[in-house]
Amino acid sequence: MNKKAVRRGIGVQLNQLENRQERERRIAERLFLLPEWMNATSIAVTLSFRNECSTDRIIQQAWADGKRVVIPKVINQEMRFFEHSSSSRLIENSMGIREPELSAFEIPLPSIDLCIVPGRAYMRNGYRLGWGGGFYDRALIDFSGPTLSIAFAVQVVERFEVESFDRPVDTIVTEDEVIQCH
Ligand SMILES: Nc1nc2c(c(=O)[nH]1)N(C=O)[C@@H](CNc1ccc(C(=O)N[C@@H](CCC(=O)O)C(=O)O)cc1)CN2
Ligand SMILES: Nc1ncnc2c1ncn2[C@@H]1O[C@H](COP(=O)(O)OP(=O)(O)OP(=O)(O)O)[C@@H](O)[C@H]1O
Repeated sequence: MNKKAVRRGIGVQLNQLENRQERERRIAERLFLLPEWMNATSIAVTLSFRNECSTDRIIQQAWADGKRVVIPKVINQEMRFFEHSSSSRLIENSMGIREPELSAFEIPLPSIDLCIVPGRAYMRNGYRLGWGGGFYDRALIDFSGPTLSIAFAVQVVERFEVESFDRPVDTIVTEDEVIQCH
């Protein structure tokens, strides 16, 4: 299936999801048991928007555990990461995603212990589809640490086209299972 059709289909399913909060709680609880999470003193994560799986609980737990949290900001078509604390001020960008202020402290992604990668659809081998910006495909080229995605089970699909620049994640955590991709 082509990428656009898969993104559209997943969008419909995410809007119809039942017991969303219960599913998000189960995803977070599975994540917190993983060594990649427990061993990380710093994590990169997005602030969820629209019908994405919420990352709020994950960020709260990271802070409670004393982990450093960094979040992305897209600047001139490039994604850069900035420290995110409970007192950080955020700005909504043109797409409605909350982003750090330019005055926030920048931290290069390669220095972070764990990258939590957003996505719309996944295959069990770790290949993913995002919103189509290619931002994570580019950012992950320089990142050698563990990569992990949180997703609802409906986002794990049988097949979509993979292109040469697509970068798979190592692990996918859903409400039903932890998928080790290779
Ligand atoms: N919460 C969150 N933050 C994130 C990402 C993400 O996937 N989720 N990103 C991950 O890279 C980056 C932002 N990337 C984005 C790229 C495009 C669109 C978007 O809204 N695109 C349009 C058109 C898409 C198309 O037609 O192909 C849309 O969906 O309406 C949103 C985010 C950085 N921050
Ligand atoms: N390493 C790269 N260098 C230059 N352009 C790239 C690279 N990787 C991806 N792109 C560009 O990004 C565009 C979007 O790619 P794709 O549809 O795979 O995005 P996505 O994986 O859905 O988005 P994201 O990674 O932001 O979640 C492609 O048209 C591609 O040309």
